Amino acid sequence: MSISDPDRIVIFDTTLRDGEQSPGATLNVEEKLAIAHQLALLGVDVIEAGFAIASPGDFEAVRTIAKQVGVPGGSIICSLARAIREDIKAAAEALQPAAHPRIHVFLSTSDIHLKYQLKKSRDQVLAIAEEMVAYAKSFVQDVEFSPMDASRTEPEFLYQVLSKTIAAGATTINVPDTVGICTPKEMEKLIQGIRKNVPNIEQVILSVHTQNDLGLATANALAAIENGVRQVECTINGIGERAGNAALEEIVMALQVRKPYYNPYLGRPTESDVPLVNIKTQEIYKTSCLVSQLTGITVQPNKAIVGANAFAHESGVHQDGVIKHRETYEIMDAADIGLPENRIVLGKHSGRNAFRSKLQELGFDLNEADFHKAFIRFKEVADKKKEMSDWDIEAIVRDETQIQVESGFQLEHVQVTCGDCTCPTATITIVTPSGEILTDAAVGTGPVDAVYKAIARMVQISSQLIEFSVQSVTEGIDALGTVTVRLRHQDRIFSGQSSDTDIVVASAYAYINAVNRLYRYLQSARGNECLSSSSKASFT
Ligand SMILES: CC(C)(COP(=O)(O)OP(=O)(O)OC[C@H]1O[C@@H](n2cnc3c(N)ncnc32)[C@H](O)[C@@H]1OP(=O)(O)O)[C@@H](O)C(=O)NCCC(=O)NCCS
Ligand SMILES: CC(C)[C@@](O)(CC(=O)O)C(=O)O
Repeated sequence: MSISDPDRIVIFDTTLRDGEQSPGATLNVEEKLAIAHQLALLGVDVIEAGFAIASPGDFEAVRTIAKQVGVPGGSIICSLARAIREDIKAAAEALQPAAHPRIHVFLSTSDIHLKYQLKKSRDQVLAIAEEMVAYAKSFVQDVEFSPMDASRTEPEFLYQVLSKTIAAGATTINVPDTVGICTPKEMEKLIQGIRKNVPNIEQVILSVHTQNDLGLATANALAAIENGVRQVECTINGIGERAGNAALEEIVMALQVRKPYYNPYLGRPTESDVPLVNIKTQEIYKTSCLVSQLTGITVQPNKAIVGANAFAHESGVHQDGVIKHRETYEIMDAADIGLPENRIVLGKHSGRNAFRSKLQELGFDLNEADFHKAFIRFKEVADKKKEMSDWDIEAIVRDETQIQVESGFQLEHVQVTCGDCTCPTATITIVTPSGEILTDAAVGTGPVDAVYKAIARMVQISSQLIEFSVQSVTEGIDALGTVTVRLRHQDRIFSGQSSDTDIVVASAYAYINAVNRLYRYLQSARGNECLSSSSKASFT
């Protein structure tokens, strides 16, 4: 199916742009590339890779993704741009290696934004929108235009802007509910109004971008689809600015599970089998885990589709029903989103072949080096844990193959003493980026506090711990715990994650991972020279 097919929903993923606008979700180029590769595997039609003018890092990320993921026949790669020549030029340059590039130009159209933010008249905005869409069109064929704050824009002015930008060459018109204020009924009215009053609207793909401030993002996106919209903008796990965006997995699974309901809205017979989207749903769970791990934004257990409890049955009546017939309480099959079954098969006596075939079954395709690391770790954990579930193995592989910050700090040893009659004390050994081995001990209010104090003293980079959370990945007392840590340094937030059967060890590694991201940021922001004078021994 081609993207101009009117009977299919185009999935526009903005995890790497709007998703990255979640506080603390900052991703580096390698991390963005890893997510982009996974999004391509998932089958998203458009990957909004970033906002090229925003920073050299974002420019580099868009360019790298354009080059490595934007292959012929693959996903469209998109960069956001304000309605400013420099932004559009930067987007065009960054997208240059992509086989299918798209420039996404946005400009506010609501009176409140015009008056206070842009300080421009409607006539000025109309002229700029038209001119900048035409300018973007001089670089690429595929131009998307978004009238920011469309849901609070006076309808007649919105129609005018849309018809002019289509005439200027826009190929997709995206209608953002920027502040997440719409109800589904209002969304219906907004879309119907546009379809009725913008004479050339049928020439383009109509899209929506729904924010989740009232928890209505998915409902609004689906209401828009019911009213003729053919592209939806969404993010993995629903991350994004403020309360986030519509979650890709929710929209896609709603369309799949309720296919007979949606078919007629796309002009098909109710029972049609033709897919409504291009998404390979079996990749959803893996994509969700990767995004959660790299952004440090954990998924709430009761999150639809990808939450830890989404397929769990707690109460006896439900368990009884599911055992007798799964569909008594399940509207979808966990396997459809690629969720591993919690079968226990491997243990400490398992060898490489069994481990390799297990990884294949779980959908991991590791290179030899990563396989080796994962196997060694598997043996270590299997020594401590009697039974290894698929969940354990997933956690180990994700932990061992996560993108490590090159030349960061390395944790060598963690030792703690604690209990109700002793002062929690941690002794830590680390290797600094320059290869120096440092050992220090600290006391704290608890073992984790003591570990963090000891590490912080050796690392000597000022930061504030703003979040610390432990999640049990697996079941039982010997479960693997995943620790997520967030550090604030000035106005930026850096996250780190790690899993281990010992949560103090996982805490230490998660902290070091966050410190390394901060370290790398400081390195690129200020340069080595400045760093070494501000952080003495650790950096020399
Ligand atoms: C884009 C960015 C590099 C601009 O930085 P900056 O030049 O220092 O400008 P600020 O962010 O302080 O202010 C935004 C300016 O853009 C203008 N602007 C906002 N949206 C615009 C648009 N769609 N088209 C044209 N101008 C726009 C504002 O009016 C303001 O102009 P002013 O400086 O004349 O008042 C910076 O904001 C950034 O890195 N943003 C990345 C993330 C982001 O903002 N994403 C949101 C997407 S809506
Ligand atoms: C670019 C646009 C669709 C935007 O995402 C911009 C923004 O980040 O506010 C929106 O919600 O209006």
